[in-house]
Order: sequence, then C-alpha cells, then structure tokens
Amino acid sequence: MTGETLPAPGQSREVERHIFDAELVDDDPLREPHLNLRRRFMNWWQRSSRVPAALKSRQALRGTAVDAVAFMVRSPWRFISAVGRGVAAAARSWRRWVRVHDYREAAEQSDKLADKFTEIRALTLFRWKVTGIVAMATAAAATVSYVVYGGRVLWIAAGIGSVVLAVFGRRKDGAPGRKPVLAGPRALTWTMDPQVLVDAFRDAKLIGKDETLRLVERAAHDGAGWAVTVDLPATRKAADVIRHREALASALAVDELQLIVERVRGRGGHAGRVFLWVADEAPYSGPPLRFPLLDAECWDAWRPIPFGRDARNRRIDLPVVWTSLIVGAIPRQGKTCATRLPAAGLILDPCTQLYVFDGKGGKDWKAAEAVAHRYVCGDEQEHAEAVRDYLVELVAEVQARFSRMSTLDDEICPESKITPQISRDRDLGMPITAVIIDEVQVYLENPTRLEIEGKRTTLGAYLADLLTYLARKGPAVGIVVILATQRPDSNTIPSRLRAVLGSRFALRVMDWRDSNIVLGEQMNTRGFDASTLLPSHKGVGILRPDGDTDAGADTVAVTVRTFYMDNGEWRTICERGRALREAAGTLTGHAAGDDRPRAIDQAAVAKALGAGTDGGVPVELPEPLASVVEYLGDDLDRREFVPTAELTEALDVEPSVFAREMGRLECRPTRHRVPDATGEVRRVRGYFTADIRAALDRVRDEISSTDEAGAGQS
Ligand SMILES: Nc1ncnc2c1ncn2[C@@H]1O[C@H](COP(=O)(O)OP(=O)(O)OP(=O)(O)O)[C@@H](O)[C@H]1O
Repeated sequence: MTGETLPAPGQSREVERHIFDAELVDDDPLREPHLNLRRRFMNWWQRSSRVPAALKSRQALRGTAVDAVAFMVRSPWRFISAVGRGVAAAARSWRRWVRVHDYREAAEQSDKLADKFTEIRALTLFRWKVTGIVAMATAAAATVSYVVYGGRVLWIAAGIGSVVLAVFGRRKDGAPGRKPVLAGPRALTWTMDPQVLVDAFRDAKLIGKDETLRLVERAAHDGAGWAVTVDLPATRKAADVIRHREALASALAVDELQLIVERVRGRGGHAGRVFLWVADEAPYSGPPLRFPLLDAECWDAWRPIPFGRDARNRRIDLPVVWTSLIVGAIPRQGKTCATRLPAAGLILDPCTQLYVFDGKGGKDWKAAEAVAHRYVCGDEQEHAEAVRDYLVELVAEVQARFSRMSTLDDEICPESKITPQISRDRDLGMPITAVIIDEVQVYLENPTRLEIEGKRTTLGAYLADLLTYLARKGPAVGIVVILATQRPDSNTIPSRLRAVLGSRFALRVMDWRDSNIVLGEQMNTRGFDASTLLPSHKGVGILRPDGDTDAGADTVAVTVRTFYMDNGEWRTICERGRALREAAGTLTGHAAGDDRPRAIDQAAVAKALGAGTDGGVPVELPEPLASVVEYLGDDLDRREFVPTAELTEALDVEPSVFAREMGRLECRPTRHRVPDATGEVRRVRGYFTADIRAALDRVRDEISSTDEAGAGQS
C-alpha cells in the first residue's frame, strides 16, 4: 500500500550536493571574514543555552506565538474557573476548621469522642463566634472604606481577593475536590489544553492515574483535522491504544470513525509513540470520489492500483500482483464497485489476461466481456461447470508455468518468481492472469456431488479447492485471485481458502464474526470491525492489505472510502482495454471469439490439488477451537491442563471474548493447581485438554453427520 508520492531519494541527494558545491565556491575574498563572523554568530546562537529555544528558528517562534495567543484567549476563562475552584476550596477549608474536623477525627479514632465532646463543642462555638466577629468586622471595614474612599476601594479589595482565591484554587494534579466531576464536552478542547488529552487517556484506561503523556509534537491543524504525536509512559504500548481506539474516541467525545490512531515507526518512532488525528467532521461523506484511472490511457498491472482515500484524504493504492484479494459485504454496500477498481487497473494493462466470472448474472460485469480471455455470467449449473473447467485449465497452467520457469536461467528468473520482464515476454507465455469472481458464494455453495479421482466431494467444495490452489501457488507465477462475496460466513468461504487470500477488504457486514471472517481472526479485538460502519457509508470499508502498511505492522488495516466508477465509466475503461489489446495483439480467448477449452491432464490437476490438501478434505473447525488445536499441536494429547492466560496470550485474544466463544462450544474453564515458572504450585483458571478434545470430537461428529445428510439428499 502506498500513500502520496514523496520525492525520490535520488532527488534529495542531488539537492544536498548542490548546496555543498555552492558553499565551496566563493570568488569574493573580501566577503570571507564577514561571512565567517556571521556563520560563527549563527553557530553560537543555535547552540547557546542562554538563547531561548523559541528564538532559534522561525518555526519555533511561530509555535511560541501561537501558544501565547492561545494562552491569552484562554486566560479569562481559566481565571474565572480558578476563582470558582478557590471559593469552593476556601468554603471547604473553613467548614473543616469551624467543625474542628481534625480534632474530632482524632478523638473518633481513639474512641474518645464521648470524653472530648464538651471540649469539641466549646471549640466549635468559639470558632463560630470568631467567624461571626470576622464577618462583621469585614463588613464594617468595607462600609467605612466605601464611605471614606468610595466604591474604588471595594473593587481593589475584590480584585486582590479574587487573585488570592485563584491562586488557592489553581488546579493541582490529583488534588481531590479540585476537579469538577462533570467536565464539559471535550471535542477539540484537547487541542488547546494537553491536560484534557492526558485525562482522556486516563479515562480510556490507556494510562494509569499517576502516569502522564509526553507531547512530541504539539496539536496542529493538518488537512481536515487535528493531529498530535505523544509518547506513552514507559511500558505502555502504542498497539494497545490502537486496539482501544473506541474507548479513546469516547473519552475525546468524537465518533470512532473520526479518530485515526497510528504507531510512529521508522526514524523517530518507537513502540510507545502514537500519532493521533481527529477529523473536524464526519469523514467519508460528500460526493463520490472520482477514480483516477479514468484519465489514464493505460496502466501497468505491477503498479499498485488506486483504490480509495482514507479519513485523512490520503490516497490508498492496492498492489495486486503477487497477492490475492477478497471483498466481503452485505448487499448494496459497494462490493461490485470496489472489485471493479483493481479489475480496471488490470484491464488497462494490455499484457494482462482476465478470467471474469459473475455469479450474480447481471450487467455489472457485461462490459468486461470485451477484454476477458474467459467469461462466465450466471448462476445456473452450466455456468458453475464452465467456471470449474476454466479453473482446472488455470491450475494446469500454473503447473506448466512452474515447470517452464524451472528451465529459465538465473538472470531472467532470479527467484523462481515471476518478474515484470517475464510477464511481458510473449515468448515465455506467462502474462499476469487475474481470476475475478463476483458473488463467488453462488459457485462455492453448489451442492452437486462429484467424484474426483475416486474422492467424493461437491462441485462447490471442488471449486474451493481449485481456488485455494490458485491463491496459494498462483501468485508466484503471476496468477491474481480476486473474489467478492455477499455471504462472508465460514460455511461459504472455507477457512483453507480464506487463509491463503492475502489482501482483504470488508465493507459493512452484519456482525463482528462476519467481519473477522473477511479481515482475519480477532481483528475486531484489534480495533477493526466492519459491522460498525454505517449503512450510509457506501463504498467505505476496512482494508487489510497484504504485508505492512505505511503506518507499520501494528496498524494492520485502514478504513478506506473507495473510488467510484459508474457503469458508463466502467464501460469506457473496458473499451480502452480492448483497444489497447487490439493494438498490442494480445486480445485472446472469449474477447477474440475463441471459447474452446484447452486440453488438460485431469489426473495431474487432481494430484496437484491432493498434494495441496494433504490428500483429504480438511474438516472446518470453528474458531477459536481451530486456533487452540493448532497452537497446542501434540500438546493436546500430552498435556493435562492449559491455563487460560497462556491461550489468550498465544492467540492474542480478549479473555472475555475467548471465554464466551469457548463456552459456546461447551468448553468451560476450571481452576486447577499447576506449578509456575519458579516451581511454586498455584491455582489458576484454564481448560482441561480432555474437555478441548471432547469439544473437538463433538464438532467433528456434527460436521460428518451434516455431510452424510447432504450426500443422502443428493
Ligand atoms: N465508492 C462509492 N462511493 C459512493 N457510492 C458508492 C460507492 N460504491 C458504491 N456506491 C453506491 O452503492 C451502490 C451499491 O453498489 P454495488 O452495486 O457495488 O453494491 P454491491 O455490494 O455489489 O451490491 P450487490 O450485493 O447487490 O451486488 C451503488 O449503486 C452506488 O450508488
């Protein structure tokens, strides 16, 4: 994924060299002493600790001026609130004094309240009298002063009094009773007062009561929002702030879609440095975003394809070669539009071959017929069978490409992986080949029973096997698999297929489970849940690209509003793609009127698939059981008990969510005595492996009985 274009490193080196040369060449020797003096003065100015930091650069001066203006603007309000707090604090202190609070408390604690009662009462009465006398004396003094000197003196006295109260009531961190219980709305106040930001972090439980933040960069307006960079206290992690973004948004009184939290990596970044950006208003609204490739004459499939913009309006590009993509959403959220974006990039590269299968059977993909090497549109049996035949053809093609690649010399093929040069060399016959399937669930749910090389299966399961093979092995030889589905549930998209799809894009889905199915296990607990997107957010989804994002490996996903292309514009792209292919002589297959299937070695294909699935159809275990079984491996039989803490840490899951999901599988935790690292025996919560094995058997039984019932019906 890439953002806005930055100057190439080579360019910046060139700029540096220019400055260096200019400093060496000086043909006026008379200016030299003057220049030296100036340089030495500047050096001293920059390094001297006596010169205030604010005067050392224009930027620092501007920052200080902004701070000063903000301070002046805030001062009246801060003064009034400090006086208010001073009045409350003074009243509270007087009350404690007049009630002889300390003496009373001490007597209470030593059980001598009854003995001291008369003394305390006498003291209380005396203090009330003192209060009365002081009040009367003050009133008399005020009246006399007013009569003698006029109203001015009262104003001066009130001024001095309020300054004294303001000093008395100034906010001290952690002082009880000095903080109002009900704070006003926080939105944007944090930009003026970093203390509000610290309070928000404390309220969201991201830092402790006694901990604070270090401001790395002061809040500044950046694009359509406010940005700030802070350092967390030692031992606190930026990844946790990202995970609990929603709590922080609540503490800052903004919608979670308005808040962007990123870990700062690379130079100047570390595990505890967080960048926050808060949008001024709800992002992702406004008119649809125009697709930049509408103005491109052609495109290189190897370049990341413009996909959309994030909340900060940064362009998000999606690489498609060497990876694969799944798009999932409930109907009418912009799934087809999102899938057509990478397809458009591939169409505009005349060296790319396209297999387009539309399970919906509408006109969304009709225009692609003009460029597609293979094209199927419809949800009938014949269509599912045609898709199967073409996928088998592709699996055979992958095998053929691997064997051809093994004969290439190291110079052409250095890594036994396709390169741009190989993909464009027509003699090698390995163009980038994209399989794009919209509404893939239509084909994957096909229940027709099949027997492939003696193994009983369904047509849908066989298609899933073929796609799994293509997504797993294909990228290395230039095969790109792009799938879109309206039903991102675990029964429709088997986990063996999901596991090999590199990039994921989830538009709005029904619940967090569906979101996790598209984006990956536990992504909701890491702060990414596509079910929280709004219905009005058409084309807005969470993108989890293959590999690291610019924001680093901890920011695994980004919310993106996709570019939009209407049917007319889509048709224009397809027509342009056809013209490019005609000119390059690369129009083949369906688009060139040739739908003849290629001769295939079915046995070799079945063997390849068999090797990929360990010779049998794997049983689909529900999560988190699948992850627990995978983590424990042989320990599932060897160990007797596994502590919950060990499992939740290893699987990186929220303990409460984990307990609930395991409970649903009738697997409940118990307390058991286990020795810790020091050998001391302690009672800890966890699961007996016998219970996990029993849950595993139950799930396997359920799956096989459903399979048999399905077979019986057909
Ligand atoms: N990026 C976008 N920006 C603005 N509007 C969009 C965007 N993407 C989609 N839409 C709107 O959403 C509507 C539905 O889009 P689309 O047909 O792609 O949804 P879908 O999820 O494929 O629907 P279905 O499941 O019925 O096929 C479109 O008609 C369009 O008006």
